[in-house]
Amino acid sequence: MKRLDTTQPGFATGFDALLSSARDTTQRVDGAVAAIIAEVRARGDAALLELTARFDRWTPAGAAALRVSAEEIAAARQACRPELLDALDLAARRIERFHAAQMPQDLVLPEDGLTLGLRWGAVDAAGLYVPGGKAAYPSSVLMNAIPARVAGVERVVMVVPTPDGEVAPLVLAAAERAGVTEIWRVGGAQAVAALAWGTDSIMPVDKIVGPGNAYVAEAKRQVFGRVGIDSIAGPSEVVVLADAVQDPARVAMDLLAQAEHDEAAQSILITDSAALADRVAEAVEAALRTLPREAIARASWEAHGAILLVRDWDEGVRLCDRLAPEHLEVLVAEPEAIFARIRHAGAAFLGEWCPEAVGDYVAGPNHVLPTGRTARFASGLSVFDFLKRTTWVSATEAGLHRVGPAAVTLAEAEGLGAHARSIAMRLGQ
Ligand SMILES: NC(=O)c1ccc[n+]([C@@H]2O[C@H](COP(=O)([O-])OP(=O)(O)OC[C@H]3O[C@@H](n4cnc5c(N)ncnc54)[C@H](O)[C@@H]3O)[C@@H](O)[C@H]2O)c1
Ligand SMILES: N[C@H](CO)Cc1c[nH]c[nH+]1
Ligand SMILES: [Zn+2]
Repeated sequence: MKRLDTTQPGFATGFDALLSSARDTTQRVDGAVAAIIAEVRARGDAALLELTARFDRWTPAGAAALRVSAEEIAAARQACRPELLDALDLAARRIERFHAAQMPQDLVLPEDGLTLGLRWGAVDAAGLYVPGGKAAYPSSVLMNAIPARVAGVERVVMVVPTPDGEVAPLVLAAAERAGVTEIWRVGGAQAVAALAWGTDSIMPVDKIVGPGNAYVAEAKRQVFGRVGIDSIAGPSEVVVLADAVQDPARVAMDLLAQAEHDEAAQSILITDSAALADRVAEAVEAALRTLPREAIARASWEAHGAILLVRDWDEGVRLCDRLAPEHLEVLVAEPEAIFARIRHAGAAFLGEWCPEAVGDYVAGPNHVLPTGRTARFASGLSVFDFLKRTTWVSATEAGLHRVGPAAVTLAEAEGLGAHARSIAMRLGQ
């Protein structure tokens, strides 16, 4: 963990190092990913079977075995404890409500004898990547699939790797609850390639969304253009802004809740209290020893964690905006006032009663969020990722007479005769 103090001379260099720390490993796997995509394009299902055997230690009995059947989904649901299904349902209902409230209105604007419109429509087919290499994420199934269904996507195709052939029952139950229409037991770059290019078994989709490891992220980057993608999600991050009165043990656990995701995750505390900085550092050490994922969380905290001591919240807000974190917790008196001054964060959690993990599961907003400082220009997954706009125009004869001559003038200036005449001949010229 790095400890930096804005009053000390080395601060600027230390902070720049933090901003540019190489946590994203996608560049290093681009060659391997290109080779996998080429294999899937050339050999389709046969390549999927071989790559699944190689990377997920499982040899499916033919391509049909890659698809999860309706019977398997029903059996998975049966295998889940009722309290798990209840928790899933509570989360799903809250996520549905929040995403339904995002649905935009079409636009119709009459103007000068023309009518201008904008119509929203869903993509036909969406591919959802649900990570499954190191851990199973039923919550990510809900977060990917619900916005797609709420947006009106008809074909919602989920791909999930199944190390040793096993898919967690709760992942399948979540897919059923969220309205996923197809589930394929395939992961990594090969799954992304199959969704983009199709194979004999898997029909291609129009857009691929969802987080994954470096191979998945790089594969999404490489198939972009053939299909749409959401953002490229890298390792998780949190910035916690905390003042002197916060409980160090709670702050420490909030930092470790991101660190335990990945050795490359990054957790940063910004505080105006040297005493809190000391106590949180100690509390992280103590808490680490109690965590089931201690090794991952410790690696993340030691390599990428940081505590930044600031003079005041003006400085704290400026540093936070430069970090543009995926998650932001604001644990200060009047958190809304500080949050109003922050411009760049994927998702914010305000006040001591709202730890980020609430947002991972049950709050309602999406947990698939921009990482790696991309919150400067990108947003979390939403219904908008599954929608596109078509604009339309209709005109009366009088309307064309009003605006047409200017269009003829501009078309002639561009030397585009057919453009000019297509309008002029309607104007009787
Ligand atoms: N942003 C979010 O909302 C969110 C949610 C959940 C998980 N995550 C992140 O997603 C990531 C999940 O990673 P994961 O590894 O557990 O699962 P994953 O499903 O992303 O990756 C597993 C797949 O990676 C491929 N792979 C592994 N080693 C390979 C190699 N040497 N060559 C080629 N392919 C290889 C295999 O095909 C395997 O099936 C983590 O970084 C986690 O933090 C993010
Ligand atoms: N915090 C992760 C990235 O937003 C999402 C997640 C899933 N399960 C638990 N957490
Ligand atoms: Zn999380």
